[in-house]
Amino acid sequence: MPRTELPASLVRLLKAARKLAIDAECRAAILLAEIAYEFEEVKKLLKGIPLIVASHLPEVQEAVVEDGLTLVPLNEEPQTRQIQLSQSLLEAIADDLVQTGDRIIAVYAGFERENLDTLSLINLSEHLARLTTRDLQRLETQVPLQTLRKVVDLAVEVGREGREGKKVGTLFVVGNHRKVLEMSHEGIHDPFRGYPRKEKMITSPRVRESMKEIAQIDGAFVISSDGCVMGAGRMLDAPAEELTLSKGLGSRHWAAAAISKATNAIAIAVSESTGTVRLFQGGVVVLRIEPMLQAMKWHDVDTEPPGE
Ligand SMILES: Nc1ncnc2c1ncn2[C@@H]1O[C@H](COP(=O)(O)OP(=O)(O)OP(=O)(O)O)[C@@H](O)[C@H]1O
Repeated sequence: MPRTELPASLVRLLKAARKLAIDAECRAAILLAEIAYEFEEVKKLLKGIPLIVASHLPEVQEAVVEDGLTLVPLNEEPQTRQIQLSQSLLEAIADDLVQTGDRIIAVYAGFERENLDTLSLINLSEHLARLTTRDLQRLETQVPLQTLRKVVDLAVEVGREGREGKKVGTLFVVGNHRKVLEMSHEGIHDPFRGYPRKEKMITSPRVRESMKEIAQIDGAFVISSDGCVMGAGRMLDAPAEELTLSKGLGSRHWAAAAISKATNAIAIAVSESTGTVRLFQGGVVVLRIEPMLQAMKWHDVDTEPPGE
């Protein structure tokens, strides 16, 4: 496959990137590429710094794989470079290539459309907390953002706080609730059964408090798209076929992956052992949120950097 030689300006930028990465003890470098460069040259220039290349273009993706480098494939052409960078970082986290808490450098075309001219030093813990709203928007689900946000907030709280000093893991399945109920059975007696709809909305602080209490019990919460708790303590029966999950994830996470594959629902699993929250869609992890010491803050981004 034909490659584009690195322009002199990019060689300079990569040399500076390597120095900065060493100085700031970065875990990796992420390159957002829209051109099939001589990636082996890039690797040489960044010697010692693990390199991840992200791209939405098939010919660039092919070149990266051909050169034996780590690829983060992006789904589609993003609206702005900022969103593309956010997506790349979240995908890299979801693929376990980097972790929140890591520092990384990113090289991308910040000023011109294709010229790799910009270098950023990014601290992933801060970044992730700021990214989440946008990342939820990216999921393109039928579940409204407000509902998803409320459930993610609750999941993060359960993962961070546990209950009465004990760690707690749990599972929320949001959207497509009729099908989810069909593909599950009652584990424990459902404490929400019999209550009127308006007393089961997750917008209510009282309901969320009860959910935290019930989260200690086995099984999953089933939540409708508009945020009503349709079931609790449900055991999910979706088949765990043709799924691949990271090693170390147990039955709760398999059940989450399976139900998100069998239905259009988003499954949100809180790990009991680590407090990590994972969002599953279509059978795969689409977002991972590590427990953070400070409360997670939602940032709605009103302003965009200059478009392309
Ligand atoms: N099919 C299922 N439907 C609903 N909940 C399930 C299902 N399978 C397992 N669980 C829940 O997961 C718990 C067991 O979790 P296990 O340790 O096997 O999973 P895990 O993925 O390693 O999660 P963790 O990180 O929380 O330990 C059970 O107690 C139960 O509450």
